[in-house]
Amino acid sequence: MTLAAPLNEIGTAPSRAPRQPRLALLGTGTVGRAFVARHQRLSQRGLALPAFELLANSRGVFDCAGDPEQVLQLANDAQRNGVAHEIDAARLRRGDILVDATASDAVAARHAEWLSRGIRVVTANKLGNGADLLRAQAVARAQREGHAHYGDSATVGAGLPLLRSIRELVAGGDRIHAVEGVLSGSLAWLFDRYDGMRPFSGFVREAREAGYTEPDPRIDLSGEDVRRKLLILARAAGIALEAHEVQVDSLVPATLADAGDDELDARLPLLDAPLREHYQQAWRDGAKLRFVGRFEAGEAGCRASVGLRALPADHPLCGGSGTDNRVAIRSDRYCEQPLVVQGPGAGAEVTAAALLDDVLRAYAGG
Ligand SMILES: NC(=O)C1=CN([C@@H]2O[C@H](COP(=O)(O)OP(=O)(O)OC[C@H]3O[C@@H](n4cnc5c(N)ncnc54)[C@H](O)[C@@H]3O)[C@@H](O)[C@H]2O)C=CC1
Ligand SMILES: N[C@@H](CC=O)C(=O)O
Repeated sequence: MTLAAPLNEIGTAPSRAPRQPRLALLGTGTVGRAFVARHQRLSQRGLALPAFELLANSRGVFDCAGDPEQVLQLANDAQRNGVAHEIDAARLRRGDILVDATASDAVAARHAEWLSRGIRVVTANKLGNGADLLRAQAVARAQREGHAHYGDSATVGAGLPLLRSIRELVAGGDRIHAVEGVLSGSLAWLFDRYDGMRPFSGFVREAREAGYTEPDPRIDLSGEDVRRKLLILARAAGIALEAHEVQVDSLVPATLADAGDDELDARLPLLDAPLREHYQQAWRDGAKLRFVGRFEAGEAGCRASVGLRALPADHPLCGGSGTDNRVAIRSDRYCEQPLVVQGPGAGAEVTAAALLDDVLRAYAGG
């Protein structure tokens, strides 16, 4: 038996207004700040967007009843108490949208749990789909179980239509044979600028200031960031690639890898001599340096690698400038001529735009 809704005074069932999804933002750094600013700009232009319920960072969790830009300021000015606050799951309900703009493994480890509760997750953090295979599989399962949207377009190419293209090709019955390209915006920028004369470490500092690098630039320089992106792309192509199956050639010498956060800046010049040598060798050979990630899927399994390559100046991967990613996708359909996607692959603005696109998709999903 079903219970009829009580009738109101004019004899019609009272309309129960659907609960509006609310927005929770984790991470108020480079990307989080740009996200709040873009949210405000788009809202002022009349775009329907969910309102902020709370903002959180490693300093705490902040209610957001008023102006989110003021709360953001408050959150970033708050005293550190040494504890990385995680959002209390009870604060969010089914249908809410949680945006992960942190680089935190602990936060990414909770994506599946949130999704399984019907909370929609939008992320710039690559550690959900780009770390352990088991975690990525749990995220996929939780999306189905919780009927919740997982928006990860910011994780590769800062929103370039790369992941989307691969998923659409696969959905159309295509098989992805190989993906190869420049997948790091910061390393693209570094090798576009580096002239073999000024110290490489100075350019690294500039890239960090500009918001192109990860919070710890060694994640970029070691190839780890590209490994994560390659894993996300391969998994989107239906390939169960494990992190340890990607061969990664790091640019970071052991003495820099071992440095504590407080020593990092002082040790960056350890990059200078080896990078100068790479540059000079490439210059003598008439080549250009590009940091390339690739995977190739075949009968015998998938081979994947990440590292610095010296390429002929007219090589297709040498096109592009600034933070441009340039990626070639080969599939059944794009066999002889690859599908090539190129465009800015790092920076707070493009990343925030990709996050907002995913929020709008999740919001439109009801
Ligand atoms: N900068 C870029 O071009 C792009 C960045 N991304 C990703 O965006 C994410 C954020 O990057 P940035 O804004 O540059 O980092 P950031 O270091 O400027 O900000 C990180 C924020 O996360 C907060 N946080 C850390 N642990 C937390 C926790 N447990 N709970 C809540 N908040 C926590 C920090 O307090 C800080 O506010 C990273 O995962 C990065 O890979 C993705 C695409 C492009
Ligand atoms: N640090 C990353 C930012 C985007 O993911 C990069 O350099 O590409």
